[in-house]
Amino acid sequence: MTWTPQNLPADHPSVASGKIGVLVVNLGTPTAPDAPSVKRYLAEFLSDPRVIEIPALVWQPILRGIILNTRPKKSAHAYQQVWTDEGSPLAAITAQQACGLQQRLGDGVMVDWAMRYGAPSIPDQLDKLMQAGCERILLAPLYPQYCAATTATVVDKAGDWLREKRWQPSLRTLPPYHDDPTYIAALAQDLGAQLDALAFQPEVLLLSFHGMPARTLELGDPYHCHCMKTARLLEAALARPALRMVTTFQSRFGRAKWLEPATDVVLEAEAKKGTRRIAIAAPGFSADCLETLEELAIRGREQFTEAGGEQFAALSCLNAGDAGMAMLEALMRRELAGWL
Ligand SMILES: C=CC1=C(C)c2cc3[nH]c(cc4nc(cc5[nH]c(cc1n2)c(C)c5CCC(=O)O)C(CCC(=O)O)=C4C)c(C)c3C=C
Ligand SMILES: [Fe+2]
Ligand SMILES: [Fe+2]
Repeated sequence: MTWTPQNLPADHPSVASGKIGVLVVNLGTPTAPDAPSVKRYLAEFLSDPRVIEIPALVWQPILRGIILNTRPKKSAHAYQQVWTDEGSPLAAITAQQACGLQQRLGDGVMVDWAMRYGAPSIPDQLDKLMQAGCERILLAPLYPQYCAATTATVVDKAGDWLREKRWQPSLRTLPPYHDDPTYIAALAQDLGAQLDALAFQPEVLLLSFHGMPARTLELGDPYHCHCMKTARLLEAALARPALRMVTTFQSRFGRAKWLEPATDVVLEAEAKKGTRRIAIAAPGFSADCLETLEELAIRGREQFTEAGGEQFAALSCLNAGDAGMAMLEALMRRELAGWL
């Protein structure tokens, strides 16, 4: 006798289909470049205890009383300068990366994308994959360097979703790939080509990573070490002895001490000590976003030239280009091995 499930919701995955899903995840971004949208996004992002490690009783009054009343207007202005017809660059590029991976991995795998804060959310996208029959899902935070404020919070969010499920899919996570030879080679190939295409020869290449409170290093977060290792391996792979490389940390937030040296401080100091031609790359960002397109490419240029620098180039992230996509495909295939 065949057993037939009774009274089940229409979307109940009663028949196992054994499909494989991949969910690529990046940080999150507002839905529009205006102050109310930025406020909603920042409220969610900056209320994450993985991001702001201050007790909520102390932090929430500061966030609600000061930051969310001042920062959204300023940040919305910054977003307006980089917004595209496809929306926020971070969301648009992450969607392109998911689409490229879908083509590369083929029909045996369903690829989708999510934002840790804002939309499309991780729970909604995991539900979508599960309803499409995915019983095994690779969760892929696109952060090469592990950080509790980025990688761990993506896994936390997926964990919260799993906790609600009676029938859980099997979940794997993409490990950090800061020292993976495939990642380093992709960066060296892509940045090397961009450097060769410049109309000038930079004296210095800044490798700018997103900053973190310095305290997180003392607390055991491997982020700083991962960034330094990426920078060391990338310098060796680029093999340009005439190009001086300097590692810096950008996007300082709040009053606490952050990882140093700070990108803006170094840009100004380099110009003041006589560097006239500089290029800047952001190897820790898998997609161009506010922090690379506005903070580095627009404000960084101003900081350098106002201090006496003459030629400035902000290099693109790997985005959905061939070198980056081939690297992501290789990383995903490695994690999917045994499932495919
Ligand atoms: C790549 C890794 C990132 C780390 C590590 C990180 C830590 C971190 N960030 C903030 C505060 C802000 N970050 C903001 C934007 C932003 N941050 C990352 C990545 C990392 N952040 C990205 C990719 C982006 C761009 C988002 C986009 O929409 O393009 C912002 C918002 C913009 C602004 O108002 O300046 C804030 C705020 C903290 C506090 C932190 C670690 C504790
Ligand atoms: Fe950030
Ligand atoms: Fe910033």
